[in-house]
Amino acid sequence: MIEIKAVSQRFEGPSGSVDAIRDVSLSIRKGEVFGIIGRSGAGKSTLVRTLNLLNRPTSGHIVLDGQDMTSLKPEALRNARRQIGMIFQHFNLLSSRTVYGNIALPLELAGVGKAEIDRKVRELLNLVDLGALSDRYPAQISGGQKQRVGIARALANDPKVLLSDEATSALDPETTKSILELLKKINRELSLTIVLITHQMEVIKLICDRMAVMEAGELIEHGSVLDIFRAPQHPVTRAMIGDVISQDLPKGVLQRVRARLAQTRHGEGQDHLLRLAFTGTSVEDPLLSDVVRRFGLDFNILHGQIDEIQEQAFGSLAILARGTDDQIEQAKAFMRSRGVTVEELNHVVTAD
Ligand SMILES: Nc1ncnc2c1ncn2[C@@H]1O[C@H](COP(=O)(O)OP(=O)(O)OP(=O)(O)O)[C@@H](O)[C@H]1O
Repeated sequence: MIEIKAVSQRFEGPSGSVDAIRDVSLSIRKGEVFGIIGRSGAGKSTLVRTLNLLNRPTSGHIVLDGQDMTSLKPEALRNARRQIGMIFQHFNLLSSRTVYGNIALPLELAGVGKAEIDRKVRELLNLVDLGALSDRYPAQISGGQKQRVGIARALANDPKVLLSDEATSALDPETTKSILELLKKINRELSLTIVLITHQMEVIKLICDRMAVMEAGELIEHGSVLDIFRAPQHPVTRAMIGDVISQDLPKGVLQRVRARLAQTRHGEGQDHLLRLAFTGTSVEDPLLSDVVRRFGLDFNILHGQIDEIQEQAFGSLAILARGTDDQIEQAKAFMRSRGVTVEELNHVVTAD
């Protein structure tokens, strides 16, 4: 569907050159929700601008549905870009136009007739559940409603792909959830491919099928969200998933955990922070009581949750386990033999 082929972007500045993205290759499949996550400066914005061809990469190709977008002349490119809808962090609505007028704009620019515009805008208003607000101006609606307008406008030209650039970053958690649910609904009902750029792992977890992680301009890991959550390979990905846990721990608990782990580091304690990830049937096994019985470990459960990722039950548990290095290693090996992914997270939360 979208092939990103060996794309690099170098910027020349007065103080030398910056490789904002380096040799990124990725295949995005038709009908999936694909998330690209990275920390600030990782190269996400540059990649988005390259994907929607606002920026021609220094080298490499973007191929959309078999068409090499990077080789198109400006006129052809303008038409081809209609296949890509885009939503933004700050919505980018025209304040002088109503909700209706904002959604109608891309259709007017494409020269669509008035009656057809009206039919299409009403259909989109229904889809994003904004029928009652069509005459309001952007200043008279909430952030979540503005993003719904943004989504409807992005869909006006029936794009093949919807690109979302930090579209929920300016919204509160509850509104974020409702916007992500709307995106998922659109993905299912219209079989629309969605590429979502974010710095929030929660966003990926909620709606993406597959994901890629960027760091310092490079693609460091990609795969199904479930696989990456179960067994992240790269330290940066591990830290990002660890971050989900540290954010979920109350501050006081986190401080106590840090203090206990520091003692372990200095050879004065036996506490280890473990993250266990279960899927499918292992969620139901009495695993922890088994571990305590077999290996004589002591543990505190710090945080636990069961989520659904790609419609599979996915449980994760953060535990502070106390035992000798041998006991901890044996327990880890045993849990792994029972299909549980075990990671030691000491390094993640010890950093202040
Ligand atoms: N036009 C430009 N000229 C020079 N350097 C640039 C330009 N655009 C981006 N960069 C550099 O490229 C790198 C990647 O930037 P980019 O904005 O793509 O990262 P990002 O992941 O989107 O970060 P953020 O989440 O903070 O927006 C950074 O080091 C940035 O300073």
